[in-house]
Amino acid sequence: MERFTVTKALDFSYGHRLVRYTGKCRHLHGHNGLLEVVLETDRLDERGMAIDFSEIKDTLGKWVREHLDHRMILCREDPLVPLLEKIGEPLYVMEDNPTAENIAKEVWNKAADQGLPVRETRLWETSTSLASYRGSR
Ligand SMILES: Nc1nc2c(c(=O)[nH]1)N=C([C@H](O)[C@H](O)COP(=O)(O)OP(=O)(O)OP(=O)(O)O)CN2
Ligand SMILES: [Zn+2]
Repeated sequence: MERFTVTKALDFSYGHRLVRYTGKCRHLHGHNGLLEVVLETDRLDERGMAIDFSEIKDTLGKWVREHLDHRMILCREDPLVPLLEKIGEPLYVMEDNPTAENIAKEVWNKAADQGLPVRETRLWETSTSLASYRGSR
């Protein structure tokens, strides 16, 4: 069977800190992250596309802009969550620690929820650190 993939890069800025972690990333800090979203199909549409790059930007990219970009991404167990909520800081609260792996997983699940044929999500947290996730649905 033929397989086609398209990969869309989506960039966003975020702050976070890791709980249950003893390194420097236990403190608040920020990243200019680069997401790579890999979609896979076994056929092209009448335009010769697996999926239009613009469609990915308009669906998943919109979700990333509205929910992750310029937000503090924190784990629900982080004691900062109620404090920052109280002063109205924009947060994205995750059930898991906001590592690059778990953020990649969060985006994969959102892409699948949106009906996109997602194969893999990758998050470059820095220019030297990459985590990826492949789920199954
Ligand atoms: N497997 C993971 N390890 C680490 C994560 C992560 O999400 N998954 N996150 C962090 C920190 O949040 C932060 O991203 C630091 O990453 P690091 O690559 O150590 O950043 P540096 O700028 O110090 O990288 P160098 O290029 O090596 O200077 C930590 N670990
Ligand atoms: Zn970090």
